[in-house]
Amino acid sequence: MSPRVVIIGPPGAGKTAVGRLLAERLGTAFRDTDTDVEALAGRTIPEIFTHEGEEAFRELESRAIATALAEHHGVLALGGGAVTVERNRSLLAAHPVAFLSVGVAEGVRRTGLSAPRPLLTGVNPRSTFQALLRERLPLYREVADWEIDTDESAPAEVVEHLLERLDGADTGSSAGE
Ligand SMILES: Nc1ncnc2c1ncn2[C@@H]1O[C@H](COP(=O)(O)OP(=O)(O)OP(=O)(O)O)[C@@H](O)[C@H]1O
Ligand SMILES: O=C(O)C1=C[C@@H](O)[C@@H](O)[C@H](O)C1
Ligand SMILES: [Mg+2]
Repeated sequence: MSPRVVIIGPPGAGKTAVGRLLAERLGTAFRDTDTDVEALAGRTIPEIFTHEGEEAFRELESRAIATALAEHHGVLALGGGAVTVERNRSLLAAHPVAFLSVGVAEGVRRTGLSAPRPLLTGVNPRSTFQALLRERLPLYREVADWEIDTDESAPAEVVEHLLERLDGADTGSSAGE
């Protein structure tokens, strides 16, 4: 079995917001590996980065991803940097993956609105976000079956676009089995 769909993309793309709504629409469960990592570590993500560093975070994240891909059948959102680790990209090859994209201006605006993100708390979030997109865009595209630009769409509209893609692909139950 496989998740119905795995959602990837940079911080602020709406993986959590859209993933939750999509799961509701599909009548299935939503899971977010960022939450799984916090449960595994017994700390928040900013605390893990501060006390143990990014490498330790990526280790925990890879474990959380492998577990969730194996046991979750609903909608699964990954952390924004999951694709930077080769092992994670290899695992994703067997699953239906949707890449939510967002441009620099909108991504920076949205990440200012919600949970703290340790990689974006520097003095110039705009240039940090730009560098992050430059490095990661090819990696998101490498593993994605679908790419949906979210800049001009509210979360509910992004969900509609996703549902169209999923219907077209008929991933209902067996992709990656
Ligand atoms: N399409 C959208 N239009 C407007 N606001 C959005 C959209 N998608 C998400 N948001 C808002 O942007 C913020 C960040 O969204 P969200 O937490 O879902 O991003 P994320 O991709 O899960 O980020 P992270 O990688 O850090 O987990 C939230 O306040 C959310 O409500
Ligand atoms: O873009 C990233 O590297 C991250 C995004 C978040 O989802 C978290 O996984 C963490 O803050 C790292
Ligand atoms: Mg999220």
